[in-house]
Amino acid sequence: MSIQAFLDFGKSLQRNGKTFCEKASCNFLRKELPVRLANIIKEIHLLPESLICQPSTQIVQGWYEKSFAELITYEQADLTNDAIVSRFTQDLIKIRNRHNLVVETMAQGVVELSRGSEDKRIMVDSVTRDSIQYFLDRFYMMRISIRMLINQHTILFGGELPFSAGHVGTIDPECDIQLVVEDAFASARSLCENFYEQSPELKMTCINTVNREEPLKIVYVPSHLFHISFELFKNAMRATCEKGGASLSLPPIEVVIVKTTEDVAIKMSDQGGGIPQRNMPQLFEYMFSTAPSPVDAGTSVNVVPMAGYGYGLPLSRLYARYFHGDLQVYSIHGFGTDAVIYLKTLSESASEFLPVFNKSVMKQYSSTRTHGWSSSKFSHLVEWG
Ligand SMILES: N#Cc1c[nH]c2ncccc12
Repeated sequence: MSIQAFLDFGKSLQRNGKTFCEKASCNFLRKELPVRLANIIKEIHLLPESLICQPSTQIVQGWYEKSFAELITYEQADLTNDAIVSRFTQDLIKIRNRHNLVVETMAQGVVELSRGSEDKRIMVDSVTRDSIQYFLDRFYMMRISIRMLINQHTILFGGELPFSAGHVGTIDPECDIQLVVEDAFASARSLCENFYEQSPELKMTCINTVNREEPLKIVYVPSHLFHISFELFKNAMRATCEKGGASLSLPPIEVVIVKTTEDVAIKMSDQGGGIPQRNMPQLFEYMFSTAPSPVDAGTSVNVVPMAGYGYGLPLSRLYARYFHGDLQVYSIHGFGTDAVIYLKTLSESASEFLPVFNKSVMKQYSSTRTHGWSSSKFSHLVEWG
């Protein structure tokens, strides 16, 4: 699906009526969702045994198998029966809620796997680490897509409130990029003030090369952009405050937003001291992100505001990539870091970027790790839709 397709379907309610559209949506989802769940379940079976056998991984696997079993009961259901269609919508809400803690629970599975060694990167061999990185990127991207499909249906037909008036499900046809980014900054700043008792200012520049006087708006999911921006601002503020110490004046976080006919780019620049180049690959590594500190040993995955990078960056990159955007982080050690969010300007170009499940995926779970620019590092890119 593209964002435009989601939008067109939502807008067709006025033309075709809610009942007709709910049945059409139900008919699509009762086929599409089991396919996406089945692909995830089959890929979980390809995981290293050392991760599959972990108690938390078993819990997640059980949630997916139960949800799949529930959805396929609708495969031949009579959708002319309003009660069945209504029950389907309620079951979707139940399934979505069942999966609310998948990220934390899967992260706990990774912690259970790597628990006990001082340096997580030694105890878990490189092939296992690569397999887990490859799997989790695909697994969480599919989860984002499944929740998007469910949310669109339950907001349009399940009586759940849209985020705001004028929205079509979770989509804002006129998403004001500047406002969402400013909102995320304010939320991160509040967290920063509570933690560091100080916070950097925001210096924002907006350039609309398409319509110079117009606000920078695109068709997008505001909650996705907020999630990404909030995470990046937290990291930038943490670096700025920790470098600045108790100094009275912190350097501002500078944001430049540019909209062209092709892309929207949102660059966030801080003077937080930057990241050594040797550490850059770890920014997006799930294994490194969940390397438990001593205080975490034996406990659940700690999510401490402003601490570590956690899963925030890898997940934020998936949200950006979900509608064919991206997230890149560039850093100059000793000075600061630029994080750039790229989004598609045209909703027709913003189609779901989903993992493809085929035989060559198997290779990724058994390929040996090569050093340097291994082809396998990018082979998964050919395994995405
Ligand atoms: N994302 C992000 C970051 C933005 N600034 C940073 N400084 C140190 C480490 C990570 C970051």
